[in-house]
Amino acid sequence: QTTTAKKILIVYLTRTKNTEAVARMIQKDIGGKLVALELVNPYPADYRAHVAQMVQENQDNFLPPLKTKIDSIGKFDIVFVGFPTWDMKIPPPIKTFLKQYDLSGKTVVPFNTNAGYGVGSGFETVKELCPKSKVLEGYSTKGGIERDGILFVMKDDKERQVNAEVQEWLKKIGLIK
Ligand SMILES: Cc1cc2nc3c(=O)[nH]c(=O)nc-3n(C[C@H](O)[C@H](O)[C@H](O)COP(=O)(O)O)c2cc1C
Repeated sequence: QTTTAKKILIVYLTRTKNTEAVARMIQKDIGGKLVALELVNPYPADYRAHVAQMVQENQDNFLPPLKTKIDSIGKFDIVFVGFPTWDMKIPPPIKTFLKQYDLSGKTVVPFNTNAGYGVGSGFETVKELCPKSKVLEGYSTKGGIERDGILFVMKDDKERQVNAEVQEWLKKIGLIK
């Protein structure tokens, strides 16, 4: 069975749209259904308030409920999971998604944007939460630095660079030719 015959889902969490831009590049290269994860209770617009809430959620191991519902996850063979680095970890809503949906037997492909400090423990956490999935090598790139007022960066040279890197990565992990 070729990749193109497989059913692909691209799930992502985004606040300032950098991770979403990468999700769209992946879709352009490989197809599939794009789904942005929305929360029942959205995070505060204020960055500091958002950081404080998220740190507390991590401490409490709280899983914020998702407003987004994915119908018949069972029909997908490959599930891309995209997220920004938050506090050098996976964001709590991604933990909700990975715990709520049964991805066993599927291929899971993580991707990430961050402020330049890397994915942190994010890809490792995906592996831990998907013990019965085949988790492929992830892709990570520098996105915005909201702390310094830098929001969306996936344009011009950066957009071209990430486009090329995403294609290389998808070839390397054997999902496109
Ligand atoms: C609440 C919060 C916490 C963050 N923590 C980190 C961090 O620990 N390390 C890092 O490199 N970037 C961190 N960032 C920056 C984001 O990972 C980066 O801006 C990313 O590109 C945002 O993706 P998005 O545009 O899809 O929301 C944080 C951003 C937010 C909003």
